[in-house]
Amino acid sequence: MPVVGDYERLAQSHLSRAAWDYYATGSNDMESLRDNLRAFRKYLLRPRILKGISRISTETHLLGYRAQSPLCISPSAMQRMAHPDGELATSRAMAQFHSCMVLSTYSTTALEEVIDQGNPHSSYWFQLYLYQNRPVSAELIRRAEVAGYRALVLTVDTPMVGRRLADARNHFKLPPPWRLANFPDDFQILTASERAAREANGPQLADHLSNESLGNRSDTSLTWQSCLPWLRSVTRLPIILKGVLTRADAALAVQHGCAGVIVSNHGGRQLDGVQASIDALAEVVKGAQGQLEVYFDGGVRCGADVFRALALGARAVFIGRPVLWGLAANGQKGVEAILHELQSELEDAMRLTGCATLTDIQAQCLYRTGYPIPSQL
Ligand SMILES: Cc1cc2nc3c(=O)[nH]c(=O)nc-3n(C[C@H](O)[C@H](O)[C@H](O)COP(=O)(O)O)c2cc1C
Ligand SMILES: O=C(O)C(=O)c1ccccc1
Repeated sequence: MPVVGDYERLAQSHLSRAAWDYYATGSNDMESLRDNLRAFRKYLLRPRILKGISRISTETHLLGYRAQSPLCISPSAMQRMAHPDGELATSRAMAQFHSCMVLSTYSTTALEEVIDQGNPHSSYWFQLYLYQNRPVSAELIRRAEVAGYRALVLTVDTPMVGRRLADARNHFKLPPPWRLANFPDDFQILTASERAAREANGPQLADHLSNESLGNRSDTSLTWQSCLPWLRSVTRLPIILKGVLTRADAALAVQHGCAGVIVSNHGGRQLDGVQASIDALAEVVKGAQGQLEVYFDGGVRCGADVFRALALGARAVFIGRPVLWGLAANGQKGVEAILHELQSELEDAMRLTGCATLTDIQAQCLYRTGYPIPSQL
């Protein structure tokens, strides 16, 4: 029964130093990366006994679509660096699993090919960065709609890419032959004036395939008022904001008609020193006031972590790096193994706490260390 940590070790032995560092590390001192994992431990599980749990169901609904499990896949860039099948393998594994995969804008497989591996029992959402060059974003959205993606996930924690020291040391770039497959040409996301300057100086491809320079293509002038009405003018797909950590921003997401938010600190890769993702969850759930779906990612490494996030109010739990570890270790089979292991561990946690369905997993199933047990428990 290999667990996530076993796949992590295998992945490290399969990957180049630069690829491993890109996937595994976070920004600056990596405090938030470590804290994401550590913070789960303060939420202790509280079992109830003799509840009759011979049948366990993890079925749920995401944006109205049935999913067999709340375990879903976070968007992560450049998956072919982990395995030649990259996003195709991840997609096939998730489709067997009947849940949801979010595809990164910076995938190394075209968005149309990724969804082709799916089936009607699985959901695909497309993750977006909005560019200064807005027609490029509009075209990506149009393609995602035509292909059958069911939602857009706008990442809002990346007006710039975090300071990733290991990537800088490694001069990290996407290694050939892999390409950012959603872009027909590598210069497309530049603004018109940058494009003209590049053309005058001759192409410097390597320059803007670094993740830092890609991230810096994001439109830093975005505001609530400028981006949501614009998105709505180009698409009718539900909009989910990824990277919400505060109650106030959750309330704004409701006001601006978002269908959901993903509580996330980008796996400790953006603002270092920010609170652990799991510690922000209850606050965001409060801000959402039941008006939109609240999802979670960050630091989930075992089924009990999934259980904790569900108990704190997440509707679904997205997995980031462990999927990359499975992919690097053994392609599609590796991703399947990761999903199955986390699913089995979640079901074990449900059986042992006396929860037969996801609706039974409530705040009373947890006890936060250091706090008195509230009287209603
Ligand atoms: C290698 C890597 C690439 C990522 N690329 C993206 C991306 O393109 N878009 C995005 O919104 N988030 C991206 N993320 C963040 C993940 O979606 C997710 O928030 C994070 O990995 C969750 O934490 P975990 O890895 O601890 O599970 C990336 C994360 C990693 C590790
Ligand atoms: O690496 C990341 O976390 C990420 O989101 C990103 C940003 C810019 C380019 C590629 C990936």
